Amino acid sequence: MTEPVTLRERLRALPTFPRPGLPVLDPGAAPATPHELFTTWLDDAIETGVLAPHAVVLSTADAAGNVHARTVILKDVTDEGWWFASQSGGPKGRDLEANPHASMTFLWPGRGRQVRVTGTAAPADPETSRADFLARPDLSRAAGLVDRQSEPLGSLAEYDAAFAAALQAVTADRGLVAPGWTAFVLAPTDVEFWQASDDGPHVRLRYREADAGWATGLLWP
Ligand SMILES: Cc1cc2nc3c(=O)[nH]c(=O)nc-3n(C[C@H](O)[C@H](O)[C@H](O)COP(=O)(O)O)c2cc1C
Repeated sequence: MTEPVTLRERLRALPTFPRPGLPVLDPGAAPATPHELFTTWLDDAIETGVLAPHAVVLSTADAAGNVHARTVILKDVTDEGWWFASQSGGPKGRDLEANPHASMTFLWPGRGRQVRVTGTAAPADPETSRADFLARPDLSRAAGLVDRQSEPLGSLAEYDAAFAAALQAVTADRGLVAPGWTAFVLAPTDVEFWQASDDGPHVRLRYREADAGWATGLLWP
């Protein structure tokens, strides 16, 4: 057999999911809320060793409609929504201030699964943000205190100096909180669960916010 040579051929030859052995999404057995199904899938991803199952692509858009996406860490899922934390003064914070519409995309390829959470994101109250910051390890608190995220950086040495000063500050004062550190919660209006199958079509189940709870429906794959 000839080896694929062009990039196009190599990409075409790559597997996407570990088939067979994928789990099955049974729409008839779906729980009443997307929160419950998400938690079940997240637990499954953790238990089956998916790397960084809590890493999620967060998409935002500015007031002009320019879209920006980046990975963040999922901090929690509660009745209020899906939580993450960041500097509020950086690009994503500015986007959300101008336009709260946002979306999270989880990909757990080892399980053939994608989840899309769409809604509006809002900053939590200052006490929640403060608690999130203080729960971070020293190095993460120092990185948070440096701030200036996504601004142009002159040299690595410049960052090293700022980080060293921040580390000294957070270890000297264990109650010190970075002023811009913010916990955000994405309150969903729409959550879609996508499950690849071993041999049939992909199954897509959408939850939409309804007057009383959540309405579910299938989507064409
Ligand atoms: C696996 C992973 C996890 C990350 N987690 C966070 C996070 O929880 N919060 C955060 O602000 N940035 C996180 N980042 C960095 C962001 O992807 C991004 O570079 C940074 O937040 C600046 O984004 P912005 O310029 O769009 O505001 C993470 C990056 C990776 C690769």
